[in-house]
Amino acid sequence: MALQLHIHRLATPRHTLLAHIDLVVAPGVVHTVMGPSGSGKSSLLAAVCGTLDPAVQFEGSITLGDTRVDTLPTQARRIGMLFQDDLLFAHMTVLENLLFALPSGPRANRKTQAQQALVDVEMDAYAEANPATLSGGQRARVALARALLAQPRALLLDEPFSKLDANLRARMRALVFGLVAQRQIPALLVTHDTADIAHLDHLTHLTHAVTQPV
Ligand SMILES: Nc1ncnc2c1ncn2[C@@H]1O[C@H](COP(=O)(O)OP(=O)(O)OP(=O)(O)O)[C@@H](O)[C@H]1O
Repeated sequence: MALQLHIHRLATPRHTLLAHIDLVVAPGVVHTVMGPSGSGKSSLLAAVCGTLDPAVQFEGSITLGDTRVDTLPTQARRIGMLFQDDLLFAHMTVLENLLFALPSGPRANRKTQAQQALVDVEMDAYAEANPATLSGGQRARVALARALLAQPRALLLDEPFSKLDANLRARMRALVFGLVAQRQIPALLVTHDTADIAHLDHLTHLTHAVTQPV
């Protein structure tokens, strides 16, 4: 299903952070969002996943397929997120980190799903490893597996590969683009890396200085 954003305005009582964003991300497409620091990239993702500061007023609509999601609480939107900081728990194994993202259902089923998710990112050999012993690229793959595990209806990525070297970044990019296409979910990717742009028609550049007084 497609992700549709119609954002008339995102504003604090004093400033407009973003205005006039209209975009449709088709299933299987990674849409890239670029722009200078402070142009509103993270605020845009927060509006989509429902984690905006309560002081920020949202005017517009966000829909996934036929479902309007901007009126739903974060957990009901079923949107996967992957950030620069992978937030893996150090006191749990890789597999336990994934099981934690799947709280309901019989343990045997959850374990099978988690193991399959690790196969998808070629990390099944590390199921019992402690995340602290993994490389940055391996951790990024585990975080990706965890984000996809709950079968999200869309995926949001905020500079998730920026700490990796160029080689690993290219591998992660290929993995993410491949999985997004395979699962036919829409994805929004915030990045500073022009190599992340797959197609120019899938690019939004936030240029305007957003902290205009209201
Ligand atoms: N809750 C808030 N209250 C007031 N101003 C805010 C709030 N949230 C964000 N802003 C301001 O809105 C602007 C956009 O912030 P945002 O973090 O979305 O930008 P960004 O493009 O992601 O920047 P960066 O690339 O530096 O992460 C910034 O000027 C920020 O200070």
